Amino acid sequence: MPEDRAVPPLRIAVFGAGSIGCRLGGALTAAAAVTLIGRPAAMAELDRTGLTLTGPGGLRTEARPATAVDASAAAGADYVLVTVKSADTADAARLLAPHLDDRTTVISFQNGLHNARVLAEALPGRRVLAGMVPYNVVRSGPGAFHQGTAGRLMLERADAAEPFAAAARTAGLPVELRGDMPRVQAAKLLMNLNNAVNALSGRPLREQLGSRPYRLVLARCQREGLAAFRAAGLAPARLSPVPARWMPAVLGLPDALFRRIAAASLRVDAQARSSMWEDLRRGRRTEVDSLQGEVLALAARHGLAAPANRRLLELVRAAESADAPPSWSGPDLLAALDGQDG
Ligand SMILES: NC(=O)C1=CN([C@@H]2O[C@H](COP(=O)(O)OP(=O)(O)OC[C@H]3O[C@@H](n4cnc5c(N)ncnc54)[C@H](OP(=O)(O)O)[C@@H]3O)[C@@H](O)[C@H]2O)C=CC1
Ligand SMILES: CC(C)(CO)C(=O)C(=O)O
Repeated sequence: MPEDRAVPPLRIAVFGAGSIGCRLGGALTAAAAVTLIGRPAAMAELDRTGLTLTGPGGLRTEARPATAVDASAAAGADYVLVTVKSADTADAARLLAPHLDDRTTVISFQNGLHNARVLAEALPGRRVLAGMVPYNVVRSGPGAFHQGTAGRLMLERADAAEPFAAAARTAGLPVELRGDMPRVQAAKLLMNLNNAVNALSGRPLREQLGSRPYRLVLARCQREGLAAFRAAGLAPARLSPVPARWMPAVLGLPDALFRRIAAASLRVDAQARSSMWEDLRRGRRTEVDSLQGEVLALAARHGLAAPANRRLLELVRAAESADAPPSWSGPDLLAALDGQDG
């Protein structure tokens, strides 16, 4: 009789155990040996409370992944998921570099256009894949993370992606492998232009997107983003029933009509918020440079102006150093785009 040798589970390290890292890493414990690497206080809390994940369809899972506070815990992992904010990506790569060898595939599950490239440049010889998380996750209490919308992870198609995708599916995380990740990231960036609008509004996503003045602000940002992508020859992928190029016009519709046409975008928990709202509320630096700032940079490279994105970037910057979180009304924010804020 051949010896019954069980295949060892995949080893997955998550670098940057915050909302997305805990959601993905916590779920993946069902199919892999997971280590969450995060800040000492956050990891001590998880060791104390364990992880509770809640979400659409009555999702409620408890998990107790291993935790660590040092990048050395990623040594020997089959996969390292990078889930820090964009401004911390270069630092994450620097910290991980001495501990990774060619067994490891690094996956960036971050917003923005360039995180996978930043990782690849700082980790020469290692495989780096771009990923995309479509749903929002917020920390809802000690050790608790809530996913407010449903959706499929997207991941660059490659042989090295297959074992991860299989484990993720087993763990209840649907994954779609894509051959067009730059286009996927462009489409996601257009959606993420709403993060600033949402954060400045101080309101839940459903309420904010349900209100036309806020949508008109987003529409102006998206028009500038679409023009910049067009000039760069990058066609955003279609990630929602409404193609990205029609979105600004749809955003401008009266509320009742918008609710009918964009029902899928509004199918979010009543309390769901953007990750940038959470950053402002916790007094953290936001990712606005990788979102509005990315449109500004791309537009400038092609001789285009992007005044709405510039203005929102300035307002988010101001909010980052303000004493209290912002609560702009829709009409005031719209007026602020034209420099009329008072
Ligand atoms: N939250 C969401 O709904 C969504 C987020 N995304 C994207 O996913 C990425 C992650 O976002 P999110 O999970 O919200 O971010 P979080 O801030 O919740 O999580 C990142 C965590 O990484 C920690 N961290 C940063 N640097 C280090 C380090 N050197 N060592 C250990 N820990 C570190 C941070 O700590 P500290 O804060 O102390 O720096 C933080 O706890 C972003 O690119 C975001 O845009 C995408 C879709 C949805
Ligand atoms: C899921 C979405 C679009 C929610 O706003 C997001 O990516 C974020 O909050 O960063």
